[in-house]
Amino acid sequence: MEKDADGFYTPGSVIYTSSSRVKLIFLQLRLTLPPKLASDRTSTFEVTVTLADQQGDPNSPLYSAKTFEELGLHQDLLRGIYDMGFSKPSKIQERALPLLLANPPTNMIGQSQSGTGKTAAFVLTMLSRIDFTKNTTQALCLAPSRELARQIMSVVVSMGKFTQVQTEYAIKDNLARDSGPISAHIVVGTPGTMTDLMRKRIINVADLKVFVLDEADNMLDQDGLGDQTLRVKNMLPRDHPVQILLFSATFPDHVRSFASKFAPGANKIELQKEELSVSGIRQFYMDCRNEEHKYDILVRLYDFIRTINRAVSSSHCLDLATQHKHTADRISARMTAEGHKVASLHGAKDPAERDAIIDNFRDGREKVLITTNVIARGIDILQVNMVVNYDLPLMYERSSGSSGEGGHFDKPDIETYIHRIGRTGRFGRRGISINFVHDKKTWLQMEQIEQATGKKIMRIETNDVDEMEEKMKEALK
Ligand SMILES: Nc1ncnc2c1ncn2[C@@H]1O[C@H](COP(=O)(O)OP(=O)(O)OP(=O)(O)O)[C@@H](O)[C@H]1O
Repeated sequence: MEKDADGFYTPGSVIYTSSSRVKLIFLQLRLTLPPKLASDRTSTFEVTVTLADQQGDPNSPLYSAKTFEELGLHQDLLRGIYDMGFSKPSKIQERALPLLLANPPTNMIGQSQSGTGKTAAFVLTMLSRIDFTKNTTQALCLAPSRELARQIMSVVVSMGKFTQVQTEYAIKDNLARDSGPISAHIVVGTPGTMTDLMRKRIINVADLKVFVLDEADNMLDQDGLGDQTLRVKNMLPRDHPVQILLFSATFPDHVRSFASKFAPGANKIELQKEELSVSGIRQFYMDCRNEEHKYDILVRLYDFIRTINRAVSSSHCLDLATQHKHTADRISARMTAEGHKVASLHGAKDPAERDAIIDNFRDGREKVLITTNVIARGIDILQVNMVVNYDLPLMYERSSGSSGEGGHFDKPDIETYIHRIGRTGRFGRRGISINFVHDKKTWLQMEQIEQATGKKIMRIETNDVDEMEEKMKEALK
């Protein structure tokens, strides 16, 4: 593998910003993986990580006592799965698929840690339920971002490679406003565009069998995409039952009861609080003096990645995430001006540009991506080994005053935190997350995250570069 001028063996860094104030920074390291996800793979620092070991450990979320053959899947789908390099199901796949495929169809609320294979569970259900003799839309899948919708579609296409499946996107700028009715079996999209296309009868759901919400807690949250999702649901056919599937790594209490109403009579697979994140992700924090110091530390992290990149025989990348789109742009402009290679991605960019940026990062042409919460959820890029929360994710709380006006961002957003750090440590891989704290308030917010997730967040010294680097190297072993 060749190194480029920046010293990276492969491309790819992302910085996240969102419409609120937290900044999230991801460091991405590319592992030397065989083309297919084989059982044994070499990680950084010459450490062998054995997926087969994890899939054989009953305490691992990747464990399964069964084979894919035993889960009742059609031969064409088994071919698709094996063609993707999967050899054994994960726990969520083993537990959910028999329930998902049983007849009569039953709704499902499925929770499992980030990066443990929920997508395959619902994609295989959609593909299993399609009657390929009919050219009608039979499954809809909604996701919170176009990036995630595109990723889900790539899984549909790969898993359905040996079927006759026809697919279509319901994402902005994909279909012309005056386009005629579509006949794709499976439509994947975001709720606003899906509503629009259903209203215009471009998407006809008379034959619909399955309706999936990925990142369902986010999709149902009334402070989030809840209204739009409900609009789609209200347009579903009423003359026959539609199987409703809700999947996420998180289901906070305030969404749980609504989820049960949205998917009545659902089979439920739930996680305990202490199981919310996978053990492969080591969580750290760094004490920064102020905003400027945060930037300095970030640049130092970027340099560190380049150093270990040279020290080992695999390549490494850095992602940075911020909560505010202006912060993302500002950090990326400054780093670029200082000669670093970074890209920024947020919802204010136009769709074509967003597609190009994420594709460049996914394919390794970009090394650092600064982004907002827009892609905090679901995005599966196996090479991401480090997530930096430049600012902790915070949630908006309305003021209790009678006017109902105004509010503040003081409370940590636990769910977003879990999803952000879950961009690393995918399917048994190792990853690091680093939180920047810079005053008492951010310190207390981090403590609340620690309590809520039940996982210790360890300190990394910022004044001693050697110690900082040693700790991070150790964590990635
Ligand atoms: N049985 C399997 N064997 C090997 N790899 C798998 C298997 N199932 C899924 N994967 C891989 O694991 C990775 C994570 O899967 P996926 O994106 O579905 O996770 P997720 O649970 O939906 O995560 P998130 O909560 O972040 O959305 C993907 O790269 C996927 O291809």
